[in-house]
Amino acid sequence: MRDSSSLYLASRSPRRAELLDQIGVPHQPVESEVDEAPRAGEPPASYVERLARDKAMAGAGVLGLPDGRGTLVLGADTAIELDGAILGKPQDPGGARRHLTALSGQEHEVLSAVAISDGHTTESRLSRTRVRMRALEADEIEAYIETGEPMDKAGAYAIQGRGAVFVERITGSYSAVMGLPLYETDQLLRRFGAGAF
Ligand SMILES: Cc1cn([C@H]2C[C@H](O)[C@@H](COP(=O)(O)OP(=O)(O)OP(=O)(O)O)O2)c(=O)[nH]c1=O
Repeated sequence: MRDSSSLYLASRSPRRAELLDQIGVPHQPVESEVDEAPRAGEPPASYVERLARDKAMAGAGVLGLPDGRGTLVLGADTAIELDGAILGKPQDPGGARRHLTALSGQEHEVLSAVAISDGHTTESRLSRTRVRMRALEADEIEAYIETGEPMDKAGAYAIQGRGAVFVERITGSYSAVMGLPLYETDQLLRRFGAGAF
């Protein structure tokens, strides 16, 4: 990454910080708030990309960008699309049970967007990954909910955690399913002169 630029991560997700660490991109957090309510009739892909952009722009607003020093802010959003509907993070164990029951034995799509803003320009990319989940028994769903892992995860499972045993195959990007599509992230960073290499 270019020495002169600094990257802020507008995210409370520890996974996104870990994924940026994985590609050796230094970053620091910025706190910002966005309204995550979907708009009426908004297609899932548009929703996810809009939220990633809103998170990046909100972070840029908090930092008072552009600052003339090339400071960048990254925002991201991940949701699951099943039969045209969005499955986000479950609100409670009942919501986790509904998500996991719906995903059981089905193929779904993980929509994961990343956006980078310098306070003047905001660029975004969307990654789509197909995930096939094996059929889940009701008692496995209950045991998985007991672990607490589903609660802050889109679709109520974590591919990087114990939920891995439910994932038969993926076609697309593992990092995108985990919360940040790293290929697209680097492509965007490069556009701002701040790629991983
Ligand atoms: C499908 C899946 C999602 N997830 C996570 C990634 C995201 O953190 C979360 C989706 O919620 P998001 O609303 O995208 O992100 P967040 O609320 O965790 O963080 P922030 O808005 O502050 O950036 O689900 C996994 O960790 N593993 C998975 O396999």
